[in-house]
This record gives sequence, structure tokens and C-alpha cells, in this order.
Amino acid sequence: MLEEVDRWLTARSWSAADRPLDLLLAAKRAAGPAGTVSVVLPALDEEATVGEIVAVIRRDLMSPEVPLVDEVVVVDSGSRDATARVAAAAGATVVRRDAILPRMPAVAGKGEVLWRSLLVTSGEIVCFVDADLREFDSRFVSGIVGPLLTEPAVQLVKAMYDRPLETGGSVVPAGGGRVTELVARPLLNLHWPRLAGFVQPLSGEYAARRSLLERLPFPVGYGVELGMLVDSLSLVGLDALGQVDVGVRHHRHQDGQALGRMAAAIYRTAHLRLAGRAHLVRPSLTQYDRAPSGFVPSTHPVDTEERPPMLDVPEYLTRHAA
Ligand SMILES: O=c1ccn([C@@H]2O[C@H](COP(=O)(O)OP(=O)(O)O[C@H]3O[C@H](CO)[C@@H](O)[C@H](O)[C@H]3O)[C@@H](O)[C@H]2O)c(=O)[nH]1
Ligand SMILES: O=C(O)[C@H](O)COP(=O)(O)O
Repeated sequence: MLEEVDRWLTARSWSAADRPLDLLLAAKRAAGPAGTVSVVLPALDEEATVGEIVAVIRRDLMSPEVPLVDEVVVVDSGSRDATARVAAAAGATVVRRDAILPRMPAVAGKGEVLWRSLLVTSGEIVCFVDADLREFDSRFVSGIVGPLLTEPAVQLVKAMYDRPLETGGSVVPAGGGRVTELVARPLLNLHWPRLAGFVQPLSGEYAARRSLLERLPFPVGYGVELGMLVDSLSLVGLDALGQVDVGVRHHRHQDGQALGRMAAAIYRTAHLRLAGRAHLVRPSLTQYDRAPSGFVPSTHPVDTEERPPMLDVPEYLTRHAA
């Protein structure tokens, strides 16, 4: 791991418990307009989960006693189910993707609706949360908004968490995040090693200052998270990025083929950003394990050496000539 990443892990990784709600509310009051918070949920056919997420945010973070969040907006990404109705009933503002910027027809994809959300929200801090989360805890919002309220130099904060893989009645405790482990983490470690400290680089829960988001390109699909990390690094630098441990994340798991399509979109996003610098490879990979003290990194070398064709090896030629 780069020394810079080691330092960053100490300085820019927190736990949600580090900032209690009363501290955040005081920081928000002191910040004035810069402390306004919009929560955005991108949603495609999420009727089963979106209502509870909205309700928990409203109950825990939008009450008169705890007015941390100023608005919660569900951007409907073309749902065919009752997502819009359920979200509105739970108290969200619901906007259809086509109703935003109608002169530009919307294309399919998550990044597309995140991008459009900037046109229909007003907070100076924008917090994205996936709409398929189960057993949702409002620390997923307050935890990542926290550093933006208390640390003026921080501009983008991602959630990190344990990721059980829960399919067909079975649970593999740290088995989730398959695209993260197989595609995103290796890509980031090899090509953008300064980002190797992110425990969950694809996390759908992240908060950022509008002043940063409005300067970034948004890949329209699932490349949006990797693109945003890479582009934010070059725009504002590593010390403006952070991460917060928010516990355990439960979500709807996609099947292998859907994850293959996601992986392709992520690879393509990286590829576009590698143009002209694909040779910049750092052959090591840092992975993370949960320990009582938090997430613990372990770094491994990546095989990069290649043997020449056997026909170039004199011993082989001699043997074959014999
Ligand atoms: O066209 C789409 C596809 C998805 N979504 C919503 O986006 C969120 C995340 O999508 P999901 O399919 O649940 O993604 P995951 O399989 O969980 O993928 C992970 O990895 C992705 C790639 O980085 C991230 O976008 C996700 O947030 C992250 O949870 C959910 O609320 C979806 O309803 C849309 O709004 N429009
Ligand atoms: O973030 C990821 O890597 C993908 O969303 C896959 O997650 P899962 O393996 O937990 O389904």
C-alpha cells in the first residue's frame, strides 16, 4: 500500500459513532446554507424496499427534534411497479426521470438519474442512497453526511460496511460485493493506487458537496461510482475524500449475468479514463477484513510477470532438436 494511503486511512476513515447527532445538528446550524442536505434515492422497481427507507429517514433525520435532512427525493428510473406510489406515501418527493430536463430524453441507467437529481434538489450536500436496501439504518445517511458538516476540507464521503451475501436462504457473512472484489478493487489498485484505501469503492451510499458534483461527468449506468471516485481524486485530491463505517448492509443481490453486465460497464468507465496511461500499473492489491478495531487492510502482490514462448528458450530448442 502507498504510504499516502496508509496516512489517508488514519486521517479520513471514520465510524458513524464518531459524530453523534447533536454534534451534527450544531455543525449544520453553524454552516447555514452550506449545511443543507438533500437525500436522493435512485429507484428502478424498488416497491418492496423504498418505502421503509424513506420512512426511516423521515422518522430519524427529518423530525422537528432532528432536522438533519432537508428533503428526500426519489428519482424514478422508469419503474413499472408501484415504486412511485409507495415512495410518495412514505413522504418522499417523487420525480420521474423524464420530467427532469425534458429536452434531453433520459437513457436507461442509474448514473443517469443521479445526474438528473442535481436539477431537482437544492441541498448544498447531496447524499445518494440505494433504494434496494433492507433493514435500513439511518446511520447510512447521518454517518456519511457527518464529515461534510464538520470537516470543511472534505468533499466526498463513501459508506463502508460489512457485506453478507444472502441468497436462497443461505448467508455467507463477508461474501457480498462480488463486482467490488473481482473487478473494481483490482482496477483501482492497479491503476489508481491512491484510491486503494476505499473499503467499499462501489458503495451506492455516498454524500458530496454540490460544488463538486456539479463539476463531474456522470457515466449513465453502473460506471458512475468508479468514475466519480477517479474523477474526484483528480479534481480535488485524496484528502478531500473520506469514508465512514456504518455497520452492515443488506440489499437485493443480482444474478451472475446482471453482475457481468455491471462489471463490463465499470471496466469501460475505467478504460475511458485510462486512455494514454494504461501502462501505469502498480502490481499490488489491498483487501479488507473486519476486525474488532474496524476494517484491517492486507496487501498482496499481483502476478504480472510473463514467461516467453517456449520457442525462445534455448533448453527447449535443444531438447526438441534432440
Ligand atoms: O437503471 C437503473 C438501475 C438501478 N437503479 C437503482 O440504483 C440502485 C442501485 O442499483 P442495484 O442494481 O441495486 O445495484 P447493486 O447491485 O447493489 O450494485 C452496486 O454497485 C453499483 C456499481 O457501482 C452501484 O451503482 C450500486 O449502488 C451498488 O450497490 C437501486 O436503488 C436501483 O433501483 C436505477 O435507478 N436505475
Ligand atoms: O457492489 C458489488 O460488488 C455488487 O453490487 C455485487 O454485490 P453482491 O455480491 O453483494 O450482490
